[in-house]
Order: sequence, then structure tokens, then C-alpha cells
Amino acid sequence: MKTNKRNIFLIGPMGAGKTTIGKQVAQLLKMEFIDADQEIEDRAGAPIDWIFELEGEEGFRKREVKIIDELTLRQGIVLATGGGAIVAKENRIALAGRGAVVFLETSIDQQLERTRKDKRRPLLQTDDPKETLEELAENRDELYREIADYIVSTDRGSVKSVAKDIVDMIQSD
Ligand SMILES: Nc1ncnc2c1ncn2[C@@H]1O[C@H](COP(=O)(O)OP(=O)(O)OP(=O)(O)O)[C@@H](O)[C@H]1O
Ligand SMILES: O=C(O)C1=C[C@@H](O)[C@@H](O)[C@H](O)C1
Ligand SMILES: [Mg+2]
Repeated sequence: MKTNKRNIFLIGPMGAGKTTIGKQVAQLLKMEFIDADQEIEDRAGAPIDWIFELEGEEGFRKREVKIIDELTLRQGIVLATGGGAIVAKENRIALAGRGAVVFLETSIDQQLERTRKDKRRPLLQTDDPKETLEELAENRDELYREIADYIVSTDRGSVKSVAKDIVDMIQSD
């Protein structure tokens, strides 16, 4: 594929590595990297947990729909989406239609380990984050698969090696 013309969109659950691996993929391909969560925070001038507190999850999702529509219209970007971006149908349509969608898959245990110290994920501030992650996976797994052009496991291997695998896969298509 002509990576300089098309976009690459990373989807998957919290802690799958969308942000970390996305940055590496962009560097390897000399494309621009954008993180949707970061963009939402920058525009709101407030961190995600504040947005959830002040506007509820509904307010956050409205902001997310707007940002995803805007960003997916750009050209030549690597976009790391938020874990729940695929829930809204309009986001799935925008992502599927405007770039190559890569679903980063990982086990619940890895997700737990990788998200343990981070307060940026208000949905995991529960008594039992493992149960929460299991429920989210139950509801969202089919939505990730519905729009995925590529599916990559991030359970094993370094960030660099997974990023390289993604680049090779997309370029050989
Ligand atoms: N393949 C990997 N191997 C080891 N550690 C990883 C890997 N991918 C990500 N990590 C680590 O896991 C943590 C969470 O990753 P990251 O923030 O990229 O996830 P995310 O998919 O963007 O999550 P969110 O949906 O919440 O934004 C980071 O500290 C990162 O360094
Ligand atoms: O899985 C989710 O619904 C979320 C994932 C994060 O990336 C953030 O977008 C936010 O914390 C919500
Ligand atoms: Mg992220």
C-alpha cells in the first residue's frame, strides 16, 4: 500500500499498546502520529478522568466522535484510538472507510499489568478491574473484529518488534 497516502488506525482494548506501538509505527514509516485520547485532552484542556467526572462518559464519547471524524479525514497519519472508540457506529464507519485498521489484541492479564499504575483510564477505577476488562472484552471484541483489516497480538515481543511486524504486514499487502 502507499503508506504516504493512506492512514493507519490502531484499535484495541486499554493496555493493548495502541499509543506506544503507534508511535513506533509512525516513526518507521515517517508518518505523523496522533493519539485520539491526547487530542481530546488537549482540546478540552482537561485530563480524561476530569472529563468523565464533569460530563460523564456520554460527554467524553461525544468529544470522541467529533475527534475521530476530524482526524480520520486527514491523510498519511498513524492514529491511536481510545479503547472504546469502536463502540459508536459512526466511528466504526469512519475508521473502516478511511484507512487500514489494525486491531491490537492482548490477554486480560497483560492489560491488567500494563494499566495498573495509570489513572488515565476512569473505567478501570473499580473494585475489580479484571472483571471490568472481561466485561468490556465481552461487549467489544466483535466490534474490533468487525472493522479490522489486520489482527496482531501484542502479548509477546517488544514494542519495537511488534511495530516492525505491523509495518511489514501492511507494506507487503
Ligand atoms: N508490546 C508491549 N510489550 C511490553 N509493554 C508494552 C507493550 N505495549 C505496550 N506496553 C506498555 O503498556 C502500557 C500501556 O500501553 P499503551 O498506553 O500504549 O496502551 P493503549 O492501547 O494505548 O491503551 P489506552 O486504550 O488506554 O489508551 C505502556 O506503559 C506501554 O509501555
Ligand atoms: O476503553 C475505553 O472505553 C477507554 C479507553 C481509553 O483509551 C480512553 O479513551 C478512556 O479511558 C476510555
Ligand atoms: Mg492509548
